Amino acid sequence: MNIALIAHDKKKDDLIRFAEAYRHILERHTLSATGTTGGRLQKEAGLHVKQYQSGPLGGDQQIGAKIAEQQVDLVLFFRDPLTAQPHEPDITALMRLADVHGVPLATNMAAAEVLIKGLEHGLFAFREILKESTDQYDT
Ligand SMILES: O=C(CO)COP(=O)(O)O
Repeated sequence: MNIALIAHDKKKDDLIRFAEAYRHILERHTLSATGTTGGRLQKEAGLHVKQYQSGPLGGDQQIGAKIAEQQVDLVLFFRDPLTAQPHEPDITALMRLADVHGVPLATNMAAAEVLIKGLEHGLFAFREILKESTDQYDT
């Protein structure tokens, strides 16, 4: 599965701890992340991660585009609900595209735990079916 990982600044430590705890699951998948988050995941959690631009510079939009192409199966987005983000429209757009394309998206660690355990237990087969059903519309 293709997993996108994103964390706002005040949630980055939490995401690193989460990634260390679930490294045994995450390392079996293809990982991508916004710039700063991805850099920390590689350096501190030892995971191989494709890095997009930093969020405020377009990283959320880049991941949103991958969602629209059905190239993301799960988004773990540790959001900071108490700090205004300059790129809030990009964040909203990413979450909207996850809804449009049936991509599970966790916005906090509690939800991320449930989804990663679901992934471990093979509950993501529906993503393959969804992708196959949308493939027929591809040109
Ligand atoms: O701002 C972000 C998501 O909206 C995260 O971006 P960085 O990982 O580059 O800090």
